[in-house]
Parts: sequence; structure tokens; C-alpha cells
Amino acid sequence: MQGDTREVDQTVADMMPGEDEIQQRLHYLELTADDVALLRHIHPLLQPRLPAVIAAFYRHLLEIPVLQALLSDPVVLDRLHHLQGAYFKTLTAGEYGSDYVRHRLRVGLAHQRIGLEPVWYIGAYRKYLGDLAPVLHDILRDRPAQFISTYNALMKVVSFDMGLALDTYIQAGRQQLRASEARFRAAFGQAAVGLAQVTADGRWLRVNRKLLDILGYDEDEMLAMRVPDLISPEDWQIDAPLLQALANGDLQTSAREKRYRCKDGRLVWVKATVTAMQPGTLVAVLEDISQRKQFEEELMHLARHDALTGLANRTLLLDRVSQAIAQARRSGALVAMLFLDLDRFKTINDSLGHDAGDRVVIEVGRRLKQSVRDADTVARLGGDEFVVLLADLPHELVAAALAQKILCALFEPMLIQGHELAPACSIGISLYPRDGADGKTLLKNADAAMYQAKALGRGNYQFYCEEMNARTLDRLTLESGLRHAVERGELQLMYQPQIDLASGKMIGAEALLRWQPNGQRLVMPDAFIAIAEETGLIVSIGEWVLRTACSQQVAWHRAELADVRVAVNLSARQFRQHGLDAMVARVLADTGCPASYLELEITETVLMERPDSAAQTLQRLSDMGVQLAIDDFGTGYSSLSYLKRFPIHALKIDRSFVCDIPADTDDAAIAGAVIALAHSMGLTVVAEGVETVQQRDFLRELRCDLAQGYYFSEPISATSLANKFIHGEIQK
Ligand SMILES: Nc1nc2c(ncn2[C@@H]2O[C@@H]3COP(=O)(O)O[C@H]4[C@@H](O)[C@H](n5cnc6c(=O)[nH]c(N)nc65)O[C@@H]4COP(=O)(O)O[C@H]3[C@H]2O)c(=O)[nH]1
Repeated sequence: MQGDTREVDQTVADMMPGEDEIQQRLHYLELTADDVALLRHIHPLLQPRLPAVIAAFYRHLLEIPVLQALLSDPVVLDRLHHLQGAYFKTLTAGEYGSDYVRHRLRVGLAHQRIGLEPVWYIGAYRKYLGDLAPVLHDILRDRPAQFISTYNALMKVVSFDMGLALDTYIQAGRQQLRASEARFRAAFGQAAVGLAQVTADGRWLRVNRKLLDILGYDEDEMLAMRVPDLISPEDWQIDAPLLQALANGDLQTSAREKRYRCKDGRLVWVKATVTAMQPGTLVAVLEDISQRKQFEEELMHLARHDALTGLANRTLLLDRVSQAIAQARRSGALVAMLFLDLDRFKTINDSLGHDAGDRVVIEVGRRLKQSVRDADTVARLGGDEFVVLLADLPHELVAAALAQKILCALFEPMLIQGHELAPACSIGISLYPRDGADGKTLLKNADAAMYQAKALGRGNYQFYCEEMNARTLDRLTLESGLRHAVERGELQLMYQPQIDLASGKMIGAEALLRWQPNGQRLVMPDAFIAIAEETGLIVSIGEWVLRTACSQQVAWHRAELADVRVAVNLSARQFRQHGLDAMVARVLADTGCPASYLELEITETVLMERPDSAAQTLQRLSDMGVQLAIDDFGTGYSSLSYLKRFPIHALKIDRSFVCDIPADTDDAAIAGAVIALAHSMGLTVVAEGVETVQQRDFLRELRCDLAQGYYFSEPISATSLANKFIHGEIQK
């Protein structure tokens, strides 16, 4: 309340007219000394009559519903009543100097502040004058000649008052405008976002502190420029018509994100929201969104790149392929996709750990990037799979040359955790338009070609061809069928006898796996062992083989094949499988097969991959009493002396050295040397793939211990083997 009074006092002081102006106004209203004398005359006579006139004045005001609401507070009404009463008392007192004016202004302000519109206020004066006329007439009944001049004098003072009342309303309006302008200026100046007033043609009319901070200019520099001086021509091309539409009132608001050039040359991302306040006046809110944009860009980068290598990921790759295809469609060039898979990457991961694996992947990514042009894309799809995309290719030979270059680049050994690794890779190549019209098809076909490259011995590249698709399909069918082969009882073992060449007696049989999917033809191991290896299914399949073969050995033992040993193949993955020895021990215990009647065959290549840990595994198996044989001997690169490190019992000479003896003198010499050396090391020698009597005789002459092959028997079922043995058909 005190604040209110102070404000009213201030407003009154601000608007008080000077003495001269008061006199001028009174002069203009022709208020004369005679008028003043007439009013002074009626003044004392009027006082007793005033309360009724004032009451009628407010009654009249309160007849209007809007005013009832305004004057509903009895305290306010009482105050106004009091003020108005005091005023009416001074109206005819004859003193119209500054005190009178000040009081008049206070009354006017009091009404203005409660929201009483001038129209009602002035209208109430009319009521006052109307009600006062008969009162005056009565007071002057003795001097009727003075009525008109007195009433006229009263009219002049009331007009003077009405002028002052209107002044209060106008002044208050002005003050409100000033206050709201001040508030706007403060808000504009101190806003936490950039604010500007602009014209339709992009001139800055007013800019706030924050905007100057964002862009680094001072106010004068800013106001001397236009929006197009700070944004790219492309952005201005979009903005210019928008500003025009906003200025014309065709558009209410527009919001766009664009980059502004700062004074120091930096580009900042700004979200500019422009609104038409009144036609022609545009207010722009400019927010610095650089941080958000940077964050978005980082997210975008993460979403489109491989975290480990920083190379493109599948999403970005497919994007780039689409672009490359669109461009090739116009230019008639080729697009090539090279699908790379590291050979034996799993071995690195398993033996040296994932850190080493990661470092190999990073190094491979780096070498790939080095091998291609900047315009080409190198992507990592995950694991050890990479794709190189070559756009705008003149000829497929260029893709082949690059594949060769990549093979060479990866052939250079890399030093990882003190180990020299040279992770060879297999590459499959697909070409647009020949092998597919979209990224996904090209990728699928390059993948199929890569599988082909792997199947052809790894470390090479292959172009995609139609038949690969069929092969891939075959592979997928095999893979899904194989998953259920054990539980569906679709696997079976065949046995091939191993003959002691000196006595002609069968002393063992090699278990060979067959798969007979329901209602389909028999599948040979070469067609599915590799798949079982890659998918890990070999672990459960292998255990099934071992258990079945050991049970079979026990069954034979109970029948008449008392001393027949059973030989079981172990694949690379099985051999490296954690807990292999425990699994073997468990199977032997479960089946009751004596360890010495089980022979495990491991290929030479598997042993040579990681000789140290292979020696340990072999030692544990040998300690259990299990017999160990090296399969396919001669196909790897190990020397006999190296094999001394392994606790093995037998060597199986690979079929390829047997098939051409005795005619091929080289093979004959090799076979002879291997047998002699193996004997010198105390190893038993088994010749594989003996098909003819000549081969048998020759091997017997070379003192080879055992032989197996079609000459003696093809792999046959356990029952057939037992029958043949009992009937003496196998002995040769
Ligand atoms: N041309 C010719 N071939 C002969 C002759 N005698 C035997 N063979 C074949 O030579 C292969 C010998 O087995 P492997 O070298 O261990 O080679 C095996 C072995 O590495 C793998 N394999 C077979 N069964 C299993 C198994 O249960 N587990 C694992 N991990 N691998 C197995 O599959 C390979 C192929 O097995 P199969 O197709 O049964 O082929 C067998 C056998 O049928 C002959 O006189 N002439």
C-alpha cells in the first residue's frame, strides 16, 4: 500500500502542470474572478447537500455490471467515496491552484488504478452536474438571475477537472508503456539466448548481448551487416523468401538450424526461430546449438563406424554402396565389393587372448586403408570380417589386382605381444552390375565367394559366380540339418579294418563318420566335418563318435574280436577343446573301454599349428594310456625329428604317397624313408589307402607295420565287420 502511495505521488509529481499551464487552462475555460466569486457564494450553502449528490454519483456508477465488479471491494469503494467527497468539497471553494490540481490528479489516478475506464468516469460527472442543477436552483431561489452564471462557472471548473482526469489516464498509459518497454529492453538485453530484431531484407535492427557473444562481433559491427553476410549463400537462398513471407504475414513463424560464421572465422551451429511480431517487425531467437550438434555428430559417427578400428560399419558401408551404385549407373563404371575374412583368426584369439585379437584386427584395418584409395571405403562388419568397397572401377581386373595387393599386405608379419603373426585372409569379390543391383545382394555374394576362397585352400581370392549361391544354400541347409543330427540319431559309424602286414590279421579298425539325414542320401564327412568345425557342433558330434566307437570296442571284445583296437579321428577344434582329456577319460570310464584299446588320430597340421600346447595335450592323453597316431603324415611340413617331441605311437602315411607305389619311384623312396625313420624312433607305421596287392606287397617289403584300404575292406558297418572277421574274410 505504501509502495502504491509512493508510486501515485511520483506519478502525480511527474505529471503536475506548472503554474503557468494551470493558469492557461483556466484562461482557456474562461474562468473569471466573477465566476470564482459566484462559486464561493454558493460554497457554504452547498455543503449540507453534498452527501446526497455523492451517494447518487456512486449509485449511478454501480448500476453498470462491469463497474459493480470493479467496485465490489468495500474498502476500495469507501476510499474512493472519501476522496471524491473531499474533492467535491473543494470544487466550489474558489481555490484552483496547484494544490487543487494535485488533489484532482490523485483522485483521477485512484480511479484509473482500479481499472475504471474514462468513459464511465466522465459519464458520472454528467450525473453529478445533472443532480446539482436542481440543488443549485433551490439554493439560489432568492437570486434566480445568478443561477445560469453560477451553473456556467461550475461547468467551467468541472471541465477543468475532466481535463485533468483524462491527463491521469493518458499519463498512466504512457507510464505503462514505458515500464513494459523497459522490461522488454531488460529481457532482450539479458536473455540467455541470442535475440535480434531484423528486417525482411535481413538487416539487423537490434541485437542483444548474448548474440554478440555467440558471434564475436560488437554491436556496431553487427548492425552494419546483414544476415546474408553471416550465413552461406545456400542458406540465405532458403531464408530470404522465408523472411519475406514472415514480413508479409503469410507465415507466422519459421525455425531453421544453420551455421553462422563468427568474427574469428569459426562456424557455429545456430537454431534461428523468427517470428513476425507485427507486420514488418521480425524478431529472431538465435540459440547456439553447437554442443548439441557436436554430440549428434558424435552419435552419428558412432552409429556408422566400428568402435574398435574406426572403420565404416555395415550401415555406412551399405550407404556408400548405394551412392557408388547410383554413380556407376550414370557413368557405366563398375563397383566392386571385396569381402575379407582372416584365416584362422579364432586360433589367435583362443591362444593369445582377445587383446591380441583386437590388435590384429586394428592392424589389418590399417593395412587395408593403406592399400586403397581415399575414395574407397574400408568397413569392418564385426569379428574378423572386413569389406573393401571400390567405386568407379574401370575393369574387374583392378579389383583382382587390389585383392592380390591386400593378400600381400597382410602377408607381411606383424609383431603382436612378441609374436610374429601373418594373418592370411580369404577374399570374395562381387561386382556391380553383374552380381547384384543392391548393396545387400553384393555383400551376400561377396561373402559366398569368400567361402569359396576358403574352401579352395585359404589365402586366395575368388570372384563370385552363380553356382556359389547354390553352394551357399546347400551349406546353410547342411548346417541347420547338422544341428539336430545327434539327437535325431542320424549319425552312424563305419569301420575300416587295419591289418598287420606281417601276419595278415586285423588288429584294429578306424571309425569313420557318416550322416544320413532323414530320407536323404548319405553324407560323407568331407562334406560336413568342416561345417561342424566352424559352427562348433563338432564338440558334441565328436563326443558322440568317441562314445559310440568305445562302446563298439567293448561289444567286439565281448564277441570274438577280443584284441581289436578302435581308432577315432579328432578334428582341430576337438583337439584344442578345453577339457578334452577329461572328456576322453569320462567316455572310457562310462563305456568300460580300456585306454590302450583306443587310438586317437590327429593330423600333422593340427599338431604343428601350436606345437607346445599340442605336446601337453598329447602327454595328458598318453599318460592315460591312450594310443596316439599322426594322421595324413607327409601332407604337412613337419620333420620326423620334430615329431620326437610328441608322445605318439604311430604314423599314418597319407594315401597320396601310397596310391602310386611302387611305380612312382619318388613316392616309393619317400614311403621307404618314412618307414625306416619312424622305426628308428620306435613308432608304428600305418599305410593308408592300400588298394592293390602290389601296394600291399611293396609296403610289406618296406616293413611297414600296418595297412588299411579298399584292398582289405571299405569302411563297413560294425556288424558287417564282425561277420567278415568271424568268417575270416578280412585276413589277407
Ligand atoms: N581312395 C581311397 N580312400 C580310402 C581308402 N581306404 C580308406 N579310404 C578313405 O580315406 C579316409 C581315411 O580317413 P582320414 O584320412 O582319417 O580322413 C577322414 C577324417 O579326416 C574325417 N573323418 C571321418 N570321420 C571322422 C570323425 O568321426 N571325426 C572327425 N573329426 N573326422 C572324421 O573325414 C575324412 C574322410 O573320411 P572318409 O570319407 O570316411 O574317408 C576315409 C576312408 O573312407 C582307399 O583304399 N582308397
